[in-house]
Amino acid sequence: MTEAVRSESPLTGDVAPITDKIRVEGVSYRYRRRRREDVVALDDVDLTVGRGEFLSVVGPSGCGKSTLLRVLAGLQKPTDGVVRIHHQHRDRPLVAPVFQEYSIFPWHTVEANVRLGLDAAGVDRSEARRRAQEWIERVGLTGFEKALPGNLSGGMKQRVALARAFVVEPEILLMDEPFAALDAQLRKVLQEELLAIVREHNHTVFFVTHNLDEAILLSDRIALMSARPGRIRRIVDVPFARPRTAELRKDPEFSRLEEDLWADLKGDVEEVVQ
Ligand SMILES: Nc1ncnc2c1ncn2[C@@H]1O[C@H](COP(=O)(O)OP(=O)(O)OP(=O)(O)O)[C@@H](O)[C@H]1O
Repeated sequence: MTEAVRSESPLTGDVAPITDKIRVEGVSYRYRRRRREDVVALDDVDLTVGRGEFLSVVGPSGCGKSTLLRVLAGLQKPTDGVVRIHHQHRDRPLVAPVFQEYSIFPWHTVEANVRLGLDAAGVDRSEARRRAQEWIERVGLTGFEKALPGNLSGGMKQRVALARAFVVEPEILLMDEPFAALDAQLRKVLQEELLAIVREHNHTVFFVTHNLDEAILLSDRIALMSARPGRIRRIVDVPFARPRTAELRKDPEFSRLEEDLWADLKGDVEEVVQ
């Protein structure tokens, strides 16, 4: 077994069991600021994500959800602790992030944006085109291959960002509120599409959201974070079988779980608002 260790912290020596895809051990993150107090965004976070698991993280604004995602993406190094990620297929990228604000290049066409990761990996040009086209179709952007992002709606831009992540066939999708900027209807369409794609490709997903309904529909487990400094205060199993569709929302157990999660989060959210 191989491990990608996303930290320079010393290893504790034990090895993640094969079923754990991601292991976050005692991770803290402190933003250092000149002449102002440091911000402790994460405090001693422990968390595991199983192989092929869909784990969502919810918590009040500013509790460190995005920081944790960026640490997992290797974009920020934890101040303390260690992240172990089991990299199984060396020919595939370990992670692909998708952010709320699309993060696609405005000067590239839709096709070039989707192909970006494949080009960077040196995939043969015609093969890259073929794979990009496949995903452009899959996310409903056929006919827009040569369009520039400036001519696309927000929903279409986010589809480009999703296709760009899916096309490289990452082992882990790191998604930071990918549907937050979309209208409610489009959000529902893309949630269902994501459910289908993740099922087909057996991705491991780390998903940040503010939306409890979205977390319940999509996830195997939900991690609730406390207000800053962010800690994991509770992990909840989502008991619904897969495949799931939006119909699941009509299940009384769905509403009960949503109420239960909200009862738990409410105090922290109100504190942040005040
Ligand atoms: N570059 C930075 N410098 C200083 N503080 C920062 C920086 N980036 C984030 N923070 C602070 O760290 C804390 C955690 O931020 P983070 O964005 O991870 O939270 P979040 O839970 O994702 O928030 P939201 O739900 O509002 O997106 C917040 O208090 C934020 O203000």
